[in-house]
Amino acid sequence: MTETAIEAAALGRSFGRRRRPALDGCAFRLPAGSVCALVGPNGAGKSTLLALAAGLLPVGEGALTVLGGTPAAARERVGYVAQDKPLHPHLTVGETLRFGRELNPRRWDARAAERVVDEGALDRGTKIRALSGGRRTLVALALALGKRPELLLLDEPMADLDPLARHRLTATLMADAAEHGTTVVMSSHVVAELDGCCDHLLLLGAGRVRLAGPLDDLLAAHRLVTGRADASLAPHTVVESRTTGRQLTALVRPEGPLGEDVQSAAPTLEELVLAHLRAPHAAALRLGGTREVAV
Ligand SMILES: Nc1ncnc2c1ncn2[C@@H]1O[C@H](COP(=O)(O)OP(=O)(O)OP(=O)(O)O)[C@@H](O)[C@H]1O
Repeated sequence: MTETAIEAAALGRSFGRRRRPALDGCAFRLPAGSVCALVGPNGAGKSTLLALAAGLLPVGEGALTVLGGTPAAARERVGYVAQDKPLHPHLTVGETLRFGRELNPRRWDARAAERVVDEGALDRGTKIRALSGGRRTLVALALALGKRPELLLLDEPMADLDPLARHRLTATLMADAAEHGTTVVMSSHVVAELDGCCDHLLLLGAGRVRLAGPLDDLLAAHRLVTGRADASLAPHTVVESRTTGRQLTALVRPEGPLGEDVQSAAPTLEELVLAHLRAPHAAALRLGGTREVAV
């Protein structure tokens, strides 16, 4: 196993010359064994990045290394669940699992696949086309986990699951990843759900990396500040600030001790992400890579 699961350098990908690139100059490093939340607004480039890492789209510019080689070379060791979960509609759940085993004869982990199917109480005789969207997601995840991947790429896996199923599936995924040291990259718009299960964060905006690095380090680099509306935030980097009446609330990257005229607290993951989403032009921050960069 390599120490780095995914490394991107000046990574770019466009779909047509006239359109803004889906990914542009992206650089980050994700250590093997980490569980990474991939977040960003609609159209930020999350699905494109996952499809590139899965080896399903050719890289446009720059370099993308997956499990120490090219994405295409790593495909056998990568599990990928796309947003549209392509499955054969005419097969039953049981036939789909058998199909997964036949496609991955050397790696197939029947126990992991069966566990996801059993937890969702899926009948193995039901045809895929007769399943609800959420249940299809479970089958797609069972296939991905059964492949016993070293890297699991999940594109909004929880989007069509009910809250209980989300909770159960998150626990299963995390237990499985911890047991096998699997690297997981999971995109989601429900940031609160990622809290507590991810140790890395990659925030994309308009195809660029806005935040990347170990979650604890990124959180520690920011403070949520409150004070009077006229409080000075200099010389700190202000990601986002809002005033409501006489009250100032801001997310800052302190450049030293904060002034005595403000109170501060550690932000939650959701506060960190929301502030960056509300301030799409705030300076980017990348931590824990080959070098630390604030751009
Ligand atoms: N196959 C494609 N053909 C043309 N444009 C594409 C294609 N795939 C993605 N794009 C464009 O690339 C940009 C990034 O899209 P992408 O789906 O990667 O974003 P996303 O962050 O996953 O968005 P969402 O949160 O809405 O799923 C968008 O402008 C999108 O229109």
